Amino acid sequence: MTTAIAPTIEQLHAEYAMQPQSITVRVDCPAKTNLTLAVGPTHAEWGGRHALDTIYCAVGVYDTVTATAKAPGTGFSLELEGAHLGDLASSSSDMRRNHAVLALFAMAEAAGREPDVALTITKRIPVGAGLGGGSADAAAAMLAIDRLWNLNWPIAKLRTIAATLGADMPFCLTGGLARGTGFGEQIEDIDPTDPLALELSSQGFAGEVIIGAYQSQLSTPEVYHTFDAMGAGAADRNHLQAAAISLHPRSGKAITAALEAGASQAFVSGSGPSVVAFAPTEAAAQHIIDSWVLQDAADRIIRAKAPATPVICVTQ
Ligand SMILES: C[C@@](CO)(OP(=O)(O)O)[C@H](O)COP(=O)(O)OP(=O)(O)OC[C@H]1O[C@@H](n2ccc(N)nc2=O)[C@H](O)[C@@H]1O
Ligand SMILES: Nc1ncnc2c1ncn2[C@@H]1O[C@H](COP(=O)(O)OP(=O)(O)O)[C@@H](O)[C@H]1O
Repeated sequence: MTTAIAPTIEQLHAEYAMQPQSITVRVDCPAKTNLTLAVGPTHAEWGGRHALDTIYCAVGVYDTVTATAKAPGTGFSLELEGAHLGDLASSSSDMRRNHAVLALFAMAEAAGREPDVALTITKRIPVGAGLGGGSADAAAAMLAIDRLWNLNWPIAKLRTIAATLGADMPFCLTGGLARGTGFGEQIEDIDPTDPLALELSSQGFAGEVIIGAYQSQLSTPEVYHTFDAMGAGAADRNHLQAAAISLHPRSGKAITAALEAGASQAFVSGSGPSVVAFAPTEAAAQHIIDSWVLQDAADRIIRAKAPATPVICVTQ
């Protein structure tokens, strides 16, 4: 006969200490824009992608990604929330193709682990907008999983994995201000005291950022194809700007309106259609917003600070 003996409080404490602690890692990852974007020739070894020389700048509109461990063998889950989900809200959107989930799979493969992780994404970055929202979510997922699994991998290793997923993703891991070369994946961080950062600031890439966003999205490959056919505008520091405006003329209208209202710089963000305007003063910011509203030049207006960086927070 066996007699069940209730564990002592010390035994319970010892058992609890042996259990893996269930933590949630939350990462707020900012959007990106390109202060300059020079597009060169395509390269077969990069899957037909173009050579780039760009200055990335992370902009303080944040998506939030959380990661929590699931029971072994149960696989991943993904929950998406937010008022502006774009094509992610469509019933045909496959969550296994979501950039954050692809990042989870890539981390699991590199770590030799199963992807038993519950992910949630709260989207605030407009989707398909040239603001790198999918890349931000992938980068956030990588940073969260690195912490959840106690990997503590160096950023260079995370960047190498991110580069297998997309051109913008290595930058989004760290944000701030950086030069991107190769197909956009080779990152050199730019310190705020670097002469290049000061030069950009003196050229008007300073002050508050006002983003004009749209209900409609642009496809990045389509914008690059249009650029291949028509080239860049003569004075454009974003070589994709003319292509994006040809596909989405309201972006051009928003740039003109912002410059007339006192923006020190206004341009299409990456492949568009969003427009980013730098406002040197509070009065200029208000003029830009009023002008966009009056002229119906944007569907959604967001104010933000730049450069921004990802924020990681761990809770038990
Ligand atoms: C244009 C930029 C500017 O930062 O971003 P968005 O403004 O769209 O966010 C980037 O070059 C996009 O980055 P990302 O969206 O991560 O690109 P990827 O997933 O690697 O590639 C998507 C597609 O864009 C085109 N592409 C991308 C990068 C590159 N250097 N040359 C290209 O031609 C290719 O058609 C490719 O199939
Ligand atoms: N987590 C995600 N957030 C945004 N878009 C995503 C995500 N995962 C996949 N996508 C897809 O990536 C495409 C590009 O979206 P996004 O990264 O926001 O734009 P862009 O490449 O213009 O910066 C969209 O059509 C969207 O369906």
